[in-house]
Formats: sequence, structure tokens, C-alpha cells
Amino acid sequence: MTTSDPVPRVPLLVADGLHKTYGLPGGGTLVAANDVSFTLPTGGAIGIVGESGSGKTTVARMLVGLVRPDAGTIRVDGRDRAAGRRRGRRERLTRAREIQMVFQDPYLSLDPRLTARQCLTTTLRLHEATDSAARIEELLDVVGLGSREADARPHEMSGGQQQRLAIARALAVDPRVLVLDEAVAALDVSIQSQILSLLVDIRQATGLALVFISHDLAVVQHVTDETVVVRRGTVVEQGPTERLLTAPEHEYTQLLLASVPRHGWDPADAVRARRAATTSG
Ligand SMILES: Nc1ncnc2c1ncn2[C@@H]1O[C@H](COP(=O)(O)OP(=O)(O)OP(=O)(O)O)[C@@H](O)[C@H]1O
Repeated sequence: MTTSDPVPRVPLLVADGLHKTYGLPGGGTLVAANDVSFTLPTGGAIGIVGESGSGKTTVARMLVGLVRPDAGTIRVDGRDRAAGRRRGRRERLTRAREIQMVFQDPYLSLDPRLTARQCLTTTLRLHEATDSAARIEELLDVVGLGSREADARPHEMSGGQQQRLAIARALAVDPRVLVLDEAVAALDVSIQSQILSLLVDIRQATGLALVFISHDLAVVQHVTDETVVVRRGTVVEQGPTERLLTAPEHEYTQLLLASVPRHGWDPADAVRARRAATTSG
């Protein structure tokens, strides 16, 4: 795995000034995303990192169209994703093909009644794509699922196998961008690394661009070139992932880094970093 492979510079995805405020049940409002902007080149990979509640999922859901921004635009290949919102089924399918999402909990996102093969067939038919046996075998092969898993239902698979199927389902429609929201957070570390290296391989083989969302800077480093650090809905730092890991400028990024357990790690460092980040607001 490497974070230094050259990527083409053509902007594929441009998120500009995304803003989202939620109404709270007891009255009042909460700003979950405040002027969030970033650019993803064709075949690039960007991380969105922050602690729980920092607004990462809100940004992910805006990208795929599950949450409507109050302000801001999302463009893929220069085309505003909000433009086709009110049009028909074909337009919706086109939009879905641009950006696909993989969620944290594959079990909840998969239909429990369908085998892996049936899941992929259903997705391909929905998108009016070729649902040939060869295409399904190809997708299963890309994510490393064998013939046993092909005929298994989600409850007969491990968490890692379920997440592989969720990735295969997302890839089935040949998306330009894959958004992964805490996609490895629920998996144990050895399975996490398998899925991360699978993503790196897929990106290299297909030129698929990735938006990789995680609370964990250590995880993001394996798959991304650039990272956006979000705190309470606001971008506090953004730059090459390697630079953020070696020379983080903002106290909050320093806190995230200090919180990653590693060789010689002292939890007291994380406590000190949190104190510094809290003092700085
Ligand atoms: N539908 C909603 N209505 C009201 N508040 C919401 C809604 N969705 C999210 N929030 C709030 O917005 C803030 C950002 O939530 P979001 O899920 O985007 O953060 P996150 O960084 O993805 O956190 P996590 O990693 O825990 O999922 C949180 O304070 C959350 O409670």
C-alpha cells in the first residue's frame, strides 16, 4: 500500500461550501457541516477525518444525495448533482452511478433474503447493466469472494465477507467515486487491513476515486493522498495525508494523531493534546 502514487490532476469531484443545519427535537439547531469544501481528482483518494459527531456522515450523505445541503454545491465532472434531482428515474440512476456509498454496517445495508449472487444480479438489473454470469463472477473475483460465499446469504458470511459484498455491489454500477463511511470500523484489525488493501488494489486497477471517511487517522493513511480534518462541522486542516501525519499544524489534528495507539504510545500524550485542542476552542 502506498500513499505516494501519482494521480491525475483533473478535478472529478468538487464539493464547494457545503452547509447543513439540523433542527433539534427540543428546539434549536445544530450546524453539522459548515462551509465544507474539497476537490478530488480523477482516480484520487481523499480522507475525511474527525471524531464522532464532527459531521463526517452528514458530508458523506450529502455527496450521495441522501441529505440535501442547505447551501453549497457538489459537482462531478463539472455537473451539479442537484440539477437532476427533480427529474425522472433515468436521471436518478445516472446520479447513483456517479457516486456510490459503502456504509459502516454491511449487515444492515444488505438484503438478508438475497445471496451474494442475487444481490449483484438485482443491482445490475436495477441499473440496466449487463447481469451476465461472467460479470457477476468478475465482481465476486475483484472483491475476493469465492463460490461458497456467492451462494451465501449475509447471515452466513463473516463481517469482512459482507463488507466485500457491499463493495462489489457498489462497484457493479461502475461508479466514478466510491464513498466509504467508516467502512472498516466494525471489522477486526486483520480484516480491516485486508479490506484496505483491497481498496488500494481496486483503485489502482480501475481508476475509481475514493472518499474515505474515518475517525481514525491511522486507517486513512493507507488509502488516501489528501485528508480533510473536520471538527464540529468545520474543516480545520486539509492537505496531503503524509504531511498531516508527520507535521500536523492544527491542535485538533495533533489530538487525532496523539490518540492513535502505536509503538511507544503514551495515553498521557492524547490527554495533553485534548487539553490543548480544547483550550484553543
Ligand atoms: N438527522 C439529524 N437530526 C439532527 N441532528 C443530527 C442528524 N444527523 C446527525 N445529527 C447531528 O449532527 C452532528 C454530526 O453528525 P454526523 O453523523 O454527521 O457526525 P459523524 O462525524 O459522522 O459522527 P459518527 O462518526 O458518530 O457517525 C452530530 O451532532 C449529530 O448528532
